[in-house]
Amino acid sequence: GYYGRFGGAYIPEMLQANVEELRVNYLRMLEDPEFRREFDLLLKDYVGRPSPLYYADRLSQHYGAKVYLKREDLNHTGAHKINNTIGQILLAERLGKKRIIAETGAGQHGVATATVCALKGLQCIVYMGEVDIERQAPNVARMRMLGAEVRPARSGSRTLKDATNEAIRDWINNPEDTHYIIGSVVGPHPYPDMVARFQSVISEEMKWQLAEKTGRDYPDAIVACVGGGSNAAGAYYHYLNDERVRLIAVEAAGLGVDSGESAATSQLGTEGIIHGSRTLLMQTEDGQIVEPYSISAGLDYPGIGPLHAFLIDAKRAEAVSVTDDEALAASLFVARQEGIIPALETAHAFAALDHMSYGPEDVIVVCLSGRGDKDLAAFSAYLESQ
Ligand SMILES: Cc1ncc(COP(=O)(O)O)c(/C=N/[C@H](C(=O)O)[C@@H](O)C(C)C)c1O
Repeated sequence: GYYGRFGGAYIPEMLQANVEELRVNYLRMLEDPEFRREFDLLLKDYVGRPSPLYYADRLSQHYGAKVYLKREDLNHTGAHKINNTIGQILLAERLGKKRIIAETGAGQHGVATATVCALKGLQCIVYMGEVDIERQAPNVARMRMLGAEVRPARSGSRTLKDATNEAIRDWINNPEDTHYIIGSVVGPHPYPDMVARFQSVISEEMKWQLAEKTGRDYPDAIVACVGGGSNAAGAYYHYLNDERVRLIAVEAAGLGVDSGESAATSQLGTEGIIHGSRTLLMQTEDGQIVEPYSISAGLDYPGIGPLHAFLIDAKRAEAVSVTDDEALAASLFVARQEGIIPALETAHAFAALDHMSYGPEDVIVVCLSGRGDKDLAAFSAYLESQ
């Protein structure tokens, strides 16, 4: 469970049994033919995979490269999060768990968790920061409609970090019957590896789609936003060791990396433990977590997955950060160039195209992690300000 010196499982005594049960069983279960059959069938007939790899003609003309969009926004529930929750709900069933808990910030993971719990008839409790409950109200309504109980996290800054702490506290108090579906490639081993494996369907499809459309099964660059890093992990997965492919990790600079209001963890973070994993995190000298900031709830996370800490530290991935304003402008640009309204998180990936250098023959894949329906209030405010 290590990515170089990053990763591992630094967890309280009380959680050892649960995490151990997962660690011992997940690989065998993931490779079980019956598991794979059900996983593949649900991704096809329920999620609607394969997600299209769309050649964005007007964006390509604008940027002077061949820009392809991997349409995770077209999945059922509107984002990549469902790839992971389908996998984890099948695991939870096989582990005999009846009660599911999750944390959410943007609400996409919460909706994806509530969705698979309804699909399988399991109890669902989603912890969400009170701040995020306000700014992602449409997703709260969707979770409730799907039968989930949304529990506001009132501790600390009342955002994602606090929701995650409350979910961990719940798991410690309900070890026997509960599975915790973590929404990104974060947390104690085996979560980062398990979530990356479930999300790897993204680059598995990219390989044959690129071969069909461009004559080669690899791109010159893959651009993905990174909160915890699960959509990026999935888009990178089958190219991690292929040095012909540049891996661009786009973080949220918020009001600016040096503004004190940022979530650019790979630039502002230092090595430490967060949510059971050794990685980079925004912390004070005495190890207190610094409150991050981003206009996008999905990137408003003070840590980063250990895989990404490793890739950036090893210079295999290039970290780029993009401000709120650049992300808002990119949302508008993509909507009016291609008729696709991206999630604010995804908009950061698009904005990074302005920070990159590439040639006219370069094939660039942007992982379009989610649709922007949940962000229409932020977009309306932005349009008013124009
Ligand atoms: C549309 C969309 N795109 C990207 C992200 C960032 O999550 P990663 O792909 O795991 O870096 C997110 C993250 N959303 C999570 C959520 O919906 O709860 C996030 O807020 C937390 C799980 C961290 C997202 O919704």
